[in-house]
Formats: sequence, structure tokens, C-alpha cells
Amino acid sequence: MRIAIAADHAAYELKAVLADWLREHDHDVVDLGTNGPDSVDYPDFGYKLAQAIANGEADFGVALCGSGLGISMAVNRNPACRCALVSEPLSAALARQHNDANVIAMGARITGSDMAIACLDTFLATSFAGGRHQRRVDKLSAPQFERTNA
Ligand SMILES: O=C(CO)[C@H](O)[C@H](O)[C@H](O)COP(=O)(O)O
Repeated sequence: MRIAIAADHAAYELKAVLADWLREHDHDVVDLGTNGPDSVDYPDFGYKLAQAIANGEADFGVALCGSGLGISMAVNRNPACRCALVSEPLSAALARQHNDANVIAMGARITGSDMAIACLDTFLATSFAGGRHQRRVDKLSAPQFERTNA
């Protein structure tokens, strides 16, 4: 699969670990930076990653920052993306099974490398379950005027 990955300065080391793991597992990696400790702004990298998903450059995305919070918010501003912030594998599996998430977000200051690999492995190995979940996912991308509280 083609996987885009992006991080801010708080997570560039975790990005390198996950990018290596992805390549070792025969994925094509689109590395969108950042690549060092110089301070950058997570929205810039979240928006770049979301654009790569929206334009079909990547099938899935990995979004990383210190907590995972800011970059997941940035990615989710693009309607093409369903980004799930996770810190353990069950949530990574449910994000695929129930939410058809196409971007996984993690926080490098929260989640260690081994756990992050376990989450990513689970995320990529899990399929969307469809059925009743499809109806709910469709509502996430419905135009605002079609949304109801019913
Ligand atoms: O966690 C983050 C946003 O949710 C980002 O990694 C930011 O970098 C963090 O908020 C602040 O990081 P800094 O290194 O203290 O600038």
C-alpha cells in the first residue's frame, strides 16, 4: 500500500521508526516531513498529509505530533480524511472496523515506538466492517444541510 506519513518536530524520530517499519513491510512511503528537531507547526504537516489522501497520492496516512491531538485536528479538517488518534491497538482496530479511518494519529510524547508499531500494524491489517457502520460513516461526510440529530 501507499502510505503518507507526516510529523512535527516532536515526532520526527517516531516518524523515522514507523517509516522504516513500513518499508520493511513492503509499503511505499510518502514522507512529508518534518525531518529534524527544528520547531515547526503541526497544522502545516497535517494539511499536507490530508492533501495527499484527498488527491489519491496515498491510500492511508500516519499523522504524528507530540500528543497526536493537534495534527489529528488538522487532518480532520479535510473532508476526505477520517483521522483517528489512538494509543493502543484496540482503538486502532476499531478505527478501521467501525469508522473506516484512513489516517492514524499518534503522539510521540505519549506512545512509545513499540506500541506505535503495534497500533500501526493493527490499523493496516484491519478492514472496515461495513453494514450498519457504513450508514454512520456516510453521515460523517454528508453535507451539513443533510445532517440531522435523528
Ligand atoms: O502535540 C502537539 C500538538 O497537539 C505538537 O507536537 C506541538 O508541537 C506541541 O503542542 C508543542 O510542542 P513544543 O515542542 O512545546 O512547541
